[in-house]
Amino acid sequence: MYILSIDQGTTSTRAVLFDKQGLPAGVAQQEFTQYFPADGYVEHDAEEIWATTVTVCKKVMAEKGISASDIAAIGITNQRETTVVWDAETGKPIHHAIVWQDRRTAPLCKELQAAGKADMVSDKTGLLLDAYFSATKIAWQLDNVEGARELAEAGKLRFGTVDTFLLWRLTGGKSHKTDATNASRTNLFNIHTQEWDQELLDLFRVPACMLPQVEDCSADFGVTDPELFGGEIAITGIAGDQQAALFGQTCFEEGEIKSTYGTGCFMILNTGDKPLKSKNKMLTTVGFRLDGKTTYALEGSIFNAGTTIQWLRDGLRLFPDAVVTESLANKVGDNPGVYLVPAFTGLGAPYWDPNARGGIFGLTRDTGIKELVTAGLQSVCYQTKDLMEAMAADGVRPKALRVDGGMVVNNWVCQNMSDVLGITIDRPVVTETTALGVAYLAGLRVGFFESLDALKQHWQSDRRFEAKWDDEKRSTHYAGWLDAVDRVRTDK
Ligand SMILES: Nc1ncnc2c1ncn2[C@@H]1O[C@H](COP(=O)(O)OP(=O)(O)O)[C@@H](O)[C@H]1O
Ligand SMILES: O=P(O)(O)OC[C@H](O)CO
Repeated sequence: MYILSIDQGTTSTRAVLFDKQGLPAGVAQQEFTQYFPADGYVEHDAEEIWATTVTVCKKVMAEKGISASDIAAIGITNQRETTVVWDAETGKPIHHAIVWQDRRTAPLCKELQAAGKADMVSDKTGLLLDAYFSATKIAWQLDNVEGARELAEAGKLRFGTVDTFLLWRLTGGKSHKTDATNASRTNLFNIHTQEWDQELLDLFRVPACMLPQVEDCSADFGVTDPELFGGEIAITGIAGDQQAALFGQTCFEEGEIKSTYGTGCFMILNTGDKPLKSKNKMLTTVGFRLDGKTTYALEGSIFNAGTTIQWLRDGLRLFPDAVVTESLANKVGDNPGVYLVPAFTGLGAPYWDPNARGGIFGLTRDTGIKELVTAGLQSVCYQTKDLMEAMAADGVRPKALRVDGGMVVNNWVCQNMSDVLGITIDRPVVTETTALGVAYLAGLRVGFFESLDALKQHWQSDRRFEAKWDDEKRSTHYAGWLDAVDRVRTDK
C-alpha cells in the first residue's frame, strides 16, 4: 500500500508515491505554462494545472503497476495563495489563476493601507496587507471579469486556492474544502478564531458564499470520482506546500525551523501553540492544525530563488541545465564579487517592496558567465540571511537550519548558505519534503502512519554543511549585499 501525494508547485505538478517508511516509491512530474501578460503579472491556466495533475497521477500509478485499491489515501499540497475562481455549475474557471507572485493588486493594497486598514488586517491574519495574498486577487477577478461580481453574490461562483480547486475536480464537484494552512494565506482568515472573518470579507469585498469550508490538515476531505483512477480513493491530507515541507522535515516542536528552495524560498519556524507577532515583517501563519489544535509558525517569504536560475538559463541562456551551475560556481570559489538582486517581482520579506525590480552590481571587465551564475546562486543565500537577521531581531537565533527543495541538490549553495549564515545546514535524504509532509498528514488520518513520534524516526541526514567563513568575511560580504539591495529599493 502507498500514499499518493499530489504536489502542485509553481512551475510543475508532481505525483509521488510513498511507502510505510516514508520513502518515495515512484514519482512523475510535468511542467506547465507560465503566463506573464504584463509587468508584474503572473498567471496559470487552472485547466492545465488540472490536466497535469491527472496525467502525473495516472503516470506514477501505471509506472508502478498499481491500481486505486493499492493507494491508502491521497494528500494534496500546493503553491499557496494562487487564486482560482470558478463557476459552481460547470466547474470552469472564470479567468486564469492569479499566481502568488503576481503584483497587479499592489495599487489596491496601497489604497487600503492609506485608508488605515493595514493593522487590522495584520492583527487578524498574521499577514501583511500585500498583493501576495489571495484576497485582492479574488477581488480583481470579480471586478474585471464581466458579470463576475453579480454571479458571486448570487452564490454561483466558488473561490479556492489550488488545493481546493483540485479537490473540487477530484471529487467531481462534491467537496468544497480547504485546510487551515491554505486558509491562513488568503488575508480573509482570522488565525486566532480559525474562521473566515466578516470584517475582512467586507474590506476586500468577497462574498462569504464563495469560500470553502476549513478543515484540519489531516481530515476527511472527500473521495475521488471513481471514473478518474478506476476506483474511489480517500483524500485525507491537505496543506500549503511550505507548511507541508515543515511537516515533512518533522519540525513538530517549537523552535524547529526549515527553509525550502523551489521557485521561491520560504523559511518557516515552528512557534508552538501561540502566534508570535514579528516586529520585522515576518509573517505569522498556521504551521499545521491537527485534531483542532493549531500549531503556529513564523515565516519569511522570498519571491525569487529558483526563478533566478531559470532566468539565467532561459532568459539569458547562460547554460543549458541548472545542474551545471554547481561546477560553474566551484570554478569561481566562495565569493563572485558580483551581487545579483533578483527582485523580478518586487522584494518579499523582510522588505515588502512590490515596486522594486532586479539589479546586478559590481560588474568588471572580467565578469563572465560563471561569476553571474555564482552571484545568482549566492543571492539565495543572502536573501536567507536577510530572513535570519529579521528573525534574530525578533529574538530567534537558530543554530541549524534544515533545507529542502529543488535547489538544495546543489552542494555549492548549501555550503555557501552555511558560510553566509554562520550556522549548520542540514540536508535530509528525502528532499521531496513537501510531498512527504502531506503524505504524512494523509497517512496519519487512515492509520498508514502511526504517530508524530514514529514519523520523527524517519528523518535521515544526507549531509551536514558547516560554516568556513570567519565573522569578518561574513559581515564584509553581507554589507555588500545590503548595499546592493538598498539600490533597488523604491520605498526608502
Ligand atoms: N542543481 C541545481 N542548482 C540550482 N538550482 C537548481 C538545481 N536544480 C534545480 N534547480 C532550481 O530549483 C527549482 C525547482 O525546484 P522545485 O522544488 O521543483 O520548485 P517548485 O516546487 O517551486 O516548482 C527550479 O527553479 C530550478 O531552477
Ligand atoms: O511553488 P513553490 O514551491 O515555490 O511554493 C510557492 C509558495 O507556496 C508561495 O507562497
